[in-house]
Amino acid sequence: MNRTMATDKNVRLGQPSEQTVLTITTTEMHTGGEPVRIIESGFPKPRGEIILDKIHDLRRNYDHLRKFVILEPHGHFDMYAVLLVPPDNPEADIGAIFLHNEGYSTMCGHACVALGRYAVDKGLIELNLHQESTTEVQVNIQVPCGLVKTFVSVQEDGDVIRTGRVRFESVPSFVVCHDVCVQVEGYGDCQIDVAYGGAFYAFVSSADLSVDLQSSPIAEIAKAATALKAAVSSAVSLHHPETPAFLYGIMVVDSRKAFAEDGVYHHTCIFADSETDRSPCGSGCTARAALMFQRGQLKLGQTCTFRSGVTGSEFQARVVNTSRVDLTDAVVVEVEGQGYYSGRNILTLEEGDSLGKEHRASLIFWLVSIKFNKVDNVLCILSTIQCVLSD
Ligand SMILES: O=C(O)[C@H]1NCC[C@@H]1O
Repeated sequence: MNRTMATDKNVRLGQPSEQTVLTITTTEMHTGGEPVRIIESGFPKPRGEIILDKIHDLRRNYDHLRKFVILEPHGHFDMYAVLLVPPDNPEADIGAIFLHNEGYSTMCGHACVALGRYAVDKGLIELNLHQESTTEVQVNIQVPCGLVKTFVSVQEDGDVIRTGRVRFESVPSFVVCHDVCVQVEGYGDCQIDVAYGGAFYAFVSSADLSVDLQSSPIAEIAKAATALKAAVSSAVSLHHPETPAFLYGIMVVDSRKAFAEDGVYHHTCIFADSETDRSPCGSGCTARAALMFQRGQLKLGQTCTFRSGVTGSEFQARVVNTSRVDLTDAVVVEVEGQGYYSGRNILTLEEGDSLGKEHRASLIFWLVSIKFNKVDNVLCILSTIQCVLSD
């Protein structure tokens, strides 16, 4: 219908917003190439006294909104998002819940790097920049695994405060086990280490999975890591006194650079449901620093660099203190990186758009993936169909 017809018939052109039944606005950032979709409006406030209760409420009542924000057509399989919540820890400035393609994680370093900047830029914390020497602002973020202290570089540029790099001090991290042999279907025996850096990670050499971080297609690395994750999850029992204990990710360590002479260590992180981290993975780096410290490969205060096998982006990490988690020796690790703004979004759902609604898109993903992975995703397909039907 053109403008003349609309005028002649005394009707007006429909506005997209009139058909919209759901609107969620976001600020988009990324750290080392890994997305950080910060939800700003349109999402319900999860109920619960503590952050883990809030996650429980989200999982139970609003999981369709996680899928709406993360998966296609509004997001994609490797999307990552943050929902800010009021903290229940009096030391915290803000609280954050992390959303990914499978659910909710306990820790996310790349998101903390972005969030530190965001909190300062958005005025979410009170700034005390009166002393001329102020070059860093501290933002304490309560996340599901505990309190993460971020330190945001700030610079006065005329009357504007410019934020930049962020370092964060994570919760005490520790080694669960090392040099354990697990049998992985299709890949044979793999030697793994498991460590906690706010979330649990298993470390494996790329050679054990017969992949090359530089040349293997990422789908191949993700497939191998996913097979390993299943094997480790049933072989190694995990425990943490305060946070839910589950194997969150696999860190595939570049076997050609395991003992980096230049202080740069390469790895690729596959986490949640075969999701690929574009960044070096802040919590994975934290766990790896704990492992390296225990092995004597990293000294207290010594800085090393972790490089993502996916994008080449880097985080710096150092062990800044020793600590304990229950009776286990632990370390406090600091990780540093830079997050960037990449846009703003108004995500909408139009009336009658059943595909845009949520995870129907993931059903399509699995139907496509069956083509490549033969039938090993059959269970996932069935569970997705079940989710769709139960809506
Ligand atoms: O940087 C991190 O810690 C995160 N990146 C995606 C997976 C982890 O949560």
